Amino acid sequence: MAAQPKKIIVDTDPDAMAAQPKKIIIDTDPGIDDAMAIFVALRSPEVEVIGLTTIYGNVYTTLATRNALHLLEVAGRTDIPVAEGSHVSITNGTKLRIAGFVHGTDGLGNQNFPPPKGKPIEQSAADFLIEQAKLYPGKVTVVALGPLTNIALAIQRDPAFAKNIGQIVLLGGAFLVNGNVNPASEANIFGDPDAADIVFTSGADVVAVGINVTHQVVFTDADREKLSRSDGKFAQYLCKILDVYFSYHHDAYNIKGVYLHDPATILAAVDPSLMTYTEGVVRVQTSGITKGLTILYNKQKRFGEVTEWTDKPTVKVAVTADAPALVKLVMERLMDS
Ligand SMILES: O=c1[nH]cnc2c1ncn2[C@@H]1O[C@H](CO)[C@@H](O)[C@H]1O
Repeated sequence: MAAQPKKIIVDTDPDAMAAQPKKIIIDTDPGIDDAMAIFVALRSPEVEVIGLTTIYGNVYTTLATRNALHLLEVAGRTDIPVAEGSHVSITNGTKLRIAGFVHGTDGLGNQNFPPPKGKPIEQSAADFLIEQAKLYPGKVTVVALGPLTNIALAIQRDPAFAKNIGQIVLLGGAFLVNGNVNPASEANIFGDPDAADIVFTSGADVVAVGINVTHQVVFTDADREKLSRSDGKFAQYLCKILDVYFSYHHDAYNIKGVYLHDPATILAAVDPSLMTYTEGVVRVQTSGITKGLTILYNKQKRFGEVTEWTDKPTVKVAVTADAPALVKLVMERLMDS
């Protein structure tokens, strides 16, 4: 009998697959620390940025889109699509809290850069997220750096989204510490608490990086000085826009440095081992004086009664960060640009 031709085996070796960069979509409200985070992501070979989606928060959504397009033009990466996100909260709220006092009224340190040449794609942010998650099931990570409206819309619009999306790494919450909007609430969760509660209870693989962790990751005056000595294009650009962010931190927190909220969150997606995590159910207070409060149930007590946390899916919440390693990575990747 003639020998059978050998079957071709498709390479499914997990190591070989792991070598593929992780596809990420950055949901962003640029924002000075957003700009840093986007540049760090573009310099991280471990990830491939397949799109930016925009949201209000540090600026209104229209300006977030303009800034996202501008930052991609600065980076020479106009191949990356930008999808515009929601202009209102998930409950159609139009009274938004915009943090122009942290980032400048243009969101980028009051530099008044010329308008970008590019345009956002026709698709909305939520539809783009749904499509990409469907196209690469389990393979796309969303890194959410602003209020969670777009992600919650994707969850509501497509019942398969929570399952299709690989992971949602979000900057949000103040776990067992004071917030930065008021003692109860962190800015991104406060921006759309109803959306945040939808995301936390969606059953998706969620990693929350709160300000209890990002407040440990400080970029100092000395770091900025070092960055300014690099002639890398990202380093030079950032040194122009960082002034406003530094003076806000000096006035509000009396520190000589700035918190690297967004870059630390991007790096948690790039290399999860830079942080440690606990797991539990997170619910969000959506009204009253503690609106935006994030409460993690650590499952240490089995409550007799049914609570609002009972039978809800768990998420991961960052508890510690290797701050020196995070700052070093941010610095290396921005200097080498
Ligand atoms: O005091 C503040 N009020 C509002 N937003 C802030 C403040 N500090 C930082 N951020 C912005 O909100 C996110 C972290 O909560 C970060 O994106 C940061 O740029």
